[in-house]
Amino acid sequence: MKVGILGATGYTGIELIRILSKHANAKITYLSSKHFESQLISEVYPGLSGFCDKILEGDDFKKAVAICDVIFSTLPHELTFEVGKMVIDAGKKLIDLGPAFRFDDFNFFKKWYGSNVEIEYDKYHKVYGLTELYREKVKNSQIVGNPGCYPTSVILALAPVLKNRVVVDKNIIIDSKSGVSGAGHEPKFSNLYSECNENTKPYKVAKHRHIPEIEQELSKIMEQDVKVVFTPHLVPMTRGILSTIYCNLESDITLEDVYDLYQEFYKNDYFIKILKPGKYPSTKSVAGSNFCQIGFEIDERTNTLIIISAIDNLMKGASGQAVQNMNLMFGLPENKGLDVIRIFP
Ligand SMILES: NC(=O)C1=CN([C@@H]2O[C@H](COP(=O)(O)OP(=O)(O)OC[C@H]3O[C@@H](n4cnc5c(N)ncnc54)[C@H](OP(=O)(O)O)[C@@H]3O)[C@@H](O)[C@H]2O)C=CC1
Ligand SMILES: CC(=O)N[C@@H](CCC(=O)OP(=O)(O)O)C(=O)O
Repeated sequence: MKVGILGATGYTGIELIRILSKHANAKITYLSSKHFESQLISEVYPGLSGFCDKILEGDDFKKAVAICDVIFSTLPHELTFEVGKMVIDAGKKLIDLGPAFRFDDFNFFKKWYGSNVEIEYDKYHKVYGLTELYREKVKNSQIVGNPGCYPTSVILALAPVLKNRVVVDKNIIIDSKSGVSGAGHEPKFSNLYSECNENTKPYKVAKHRHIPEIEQELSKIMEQDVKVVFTPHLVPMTRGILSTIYCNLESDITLEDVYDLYQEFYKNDYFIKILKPGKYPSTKSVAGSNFCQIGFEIDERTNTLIIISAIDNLMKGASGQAVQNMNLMFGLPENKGLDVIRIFP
C-alpha cells in the first residue's frame, strides 16, 4: 500500500513512521509538515536515517490523496474533514488519529471540541476504530475514526463486564494516568520539564473531552445509558496510560469467574493480555508495544470490582492501533508490522 501521513512530525506521526518504515506491505509515499516543509524527515529526526529519508511536503493534501492508497491524518479536525471529503471523492481510505470521526452524533463532537464546523457528517461512512470491538466493520470501511488514548484503555477494560452485565450500577468511576507524550509535541507551559518532573497532577477533572467518547461506546455495549466519572492525571513519564476503574459488582461473582469471562471475551484478540488473578498491569509492561494488559481485583468488603488496564498511548492508544486497522482494511494479518515485544526495562 502507498501510505500518506499528514502531520508526520508530531508524536503520533513519527510513531507511524517508526512502524510503517519496517512494514513489509507499506510504502511511505507522502509526508506532510507545516513547520518543517522541504526538510528531510531524517534531518528532523536523525534516528530515522536509513529507514525513512523522505522530504516533508507541505499541505498539498489533494496530491497526497491522489498518489496514496491510504492516508493517516494527525491534523486538526477542520483539516481532517477536508481530507475526508477528498478521500471519499477519490475512493481511497482514511484513518484519522484525532477526534473528527469518532462520534455518532455530530452535535456531541461540536459541543465537546468547541467546533463550529458545518459539514454533512452522516455522509462520511465511518467506523469507530476500536479494533477488538469493530473488527468486521473496520475491514470494510473507508474512514476509520481511531479512538482516543484514554478511551482505548477504558473501553477495552470495561467491555466484558458491561456486555455480560455483571456490574450493577451505571455510574462508573475511572482514574487514569498518562505520560506527557499524550499531549503531543506542541510546547505548552503545563508540559515543561519543571512542571511535570517529580509531579503528578489531575487535569480537566470531570470535564475531559474523552468523557463523551467513553460514554457513547460503553452505552452501546451495555445497551443502556452509562455515565462515567473520569479523572485524568499527568504523571512524570514519557509514554503510557494506566486506567484504574471501579464498579459495583453483582454478588456471588468470584475473581476466577471474572478472569474466565475476560479470557472468553478476548479469546481471539492477539493484542489483549488478561492477567491471572493477583497480577496487575503497569505501563512499563506494555511500553513500545501494541498490547493492552488488563488485570482486576475484587474488594469483597464493598463488592467493588477494580479493573486496571495499561497501554502505550502512542501504540495501542494511537499509531499502533491505526496500523492494526490499516492491516484489516487491506486484508492483512492484524499484527503485521506490530508484532514487537515491549522494551525492557
Ligand atoms: N499523543 C498521543 O498519545 C495521542 C494523540 N491523539 C490525537 O492524535 C492527533 C495528533 O496528536 P499528536 O501527534 O500527539 O500531536 P502533535 O502536536 O505532536 O502533532 C501534530 C501534527 O499535526 C501537524 N499540524 C498541526 N497543525 C497543523 C496545520 N494547521 N496544518 C498542517 N499541519 C498541522 C503538525 O505539523 P508540524 O508541527 O510539522 O507543522 C504535527 O505534525 C491529535 O488529534 C491527538 O489528540 C490520539 C491518541 C493519542
Ligand atoms: C496527557 C494529555 O494531555 N493527553 C491528551 C490526550 C487527548 C487526546 O489525545 O485527545 P484527542 O485525540 O481526543 O484530541 C489530553 O488529555 O488532552
